[in-house]
Amino acid sequence: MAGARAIGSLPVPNVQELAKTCNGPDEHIPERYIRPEASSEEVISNYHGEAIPIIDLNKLLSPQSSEECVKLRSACQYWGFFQLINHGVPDEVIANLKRDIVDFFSQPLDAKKEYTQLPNSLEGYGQALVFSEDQKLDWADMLYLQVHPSDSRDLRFWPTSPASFRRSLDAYSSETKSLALCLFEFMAKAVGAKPESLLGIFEEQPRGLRMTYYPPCLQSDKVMGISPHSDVVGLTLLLQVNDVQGLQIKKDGKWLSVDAPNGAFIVNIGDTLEILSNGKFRSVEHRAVINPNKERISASLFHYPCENMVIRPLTEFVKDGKVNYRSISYLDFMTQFFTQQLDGKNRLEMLKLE
Ligand SMILES: O=C(O)CCC(=O)C(=O)O
Ligand SMILES: [Fe+2]
Repeated sequence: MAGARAIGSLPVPNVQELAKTCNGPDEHIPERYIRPEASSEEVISNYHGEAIPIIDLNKLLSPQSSEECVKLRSACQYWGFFQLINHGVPDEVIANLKRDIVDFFSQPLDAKKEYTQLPNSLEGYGQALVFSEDQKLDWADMLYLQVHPSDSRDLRFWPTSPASFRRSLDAYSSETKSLALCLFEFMAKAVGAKPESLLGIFEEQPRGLRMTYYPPCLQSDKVMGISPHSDVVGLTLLLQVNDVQGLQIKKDGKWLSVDAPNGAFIVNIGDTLEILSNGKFRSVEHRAVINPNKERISASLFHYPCENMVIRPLTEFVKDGKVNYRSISYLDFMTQFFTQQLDGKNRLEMLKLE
């Protein structure tokens, strides 16, 4: 993870294996995985009749794009999340990646263990964000890889089985390369800033792919797939790898379930982009819940800013002269994220100016 390479996670049990041993309705689940908040907070399936906005990239690219631009502005300002359709990434590239991710996680533990994270590194097979022995744990395993730039790839963690996995990862990385930059242009334009405002910052495009495996749990209301957090990065493109839903976003204090249909990306704004845009774009808290009967797999492609930058509101987004966030070096910001518990909103709140 750019800037966070020296930060690892404490080793914890493999959840896919653990789930096999406690798959009955009354089976004992280890205390560290029990999350009372999983069932105590209200979950809604729509927000005043609405789901997250659907943005059509073809429409944005067409000469009559103004209506879609208005939708994009509202998506960035009020939702922090949207579904992206007609995104131009070939179906075959996505299908190949999905197939190989599924095949990777379905192998026996020994085959996956070859790619286990090393101390002080987040890359590889294991967990993220485990800092203490008393911390509550998520009901998930992950494989995290830095995919771009290509010279940042650490091939020790790139599985050779399934045999086509490396090729699929490479194709996915190159086919998604220009997508975020294109979105950055439309997003800036949608709020009245120069379209190129964000391009310099993301031009090197450090990107990491987090593939997350959520085993089923018959007592799914007791465990949490991924704890509530906001993404620290600029932008995330989320792909639901199999057909099982589980993503929820915070909306007015309630958890709204988000569907990620086949063929669409779920795009979400991260903390870095909220600050750069002086709060015009929102980074929204989200979590993933567990299905009682079916495994779930997702793949989050994180877009990081350039490594040596200071994150601060860009003048293009501070038209009225009021700067809403303190500056912070990108490395400090990442270190805060990777060394604290998932308290995303507080981290951002701390930088807010009155
Ligand atoms: O699996 C999901 O739906 C969410 C994953 C996520 O939030 C993340 O990888 O940051
Ligand atoms: Fe996330």
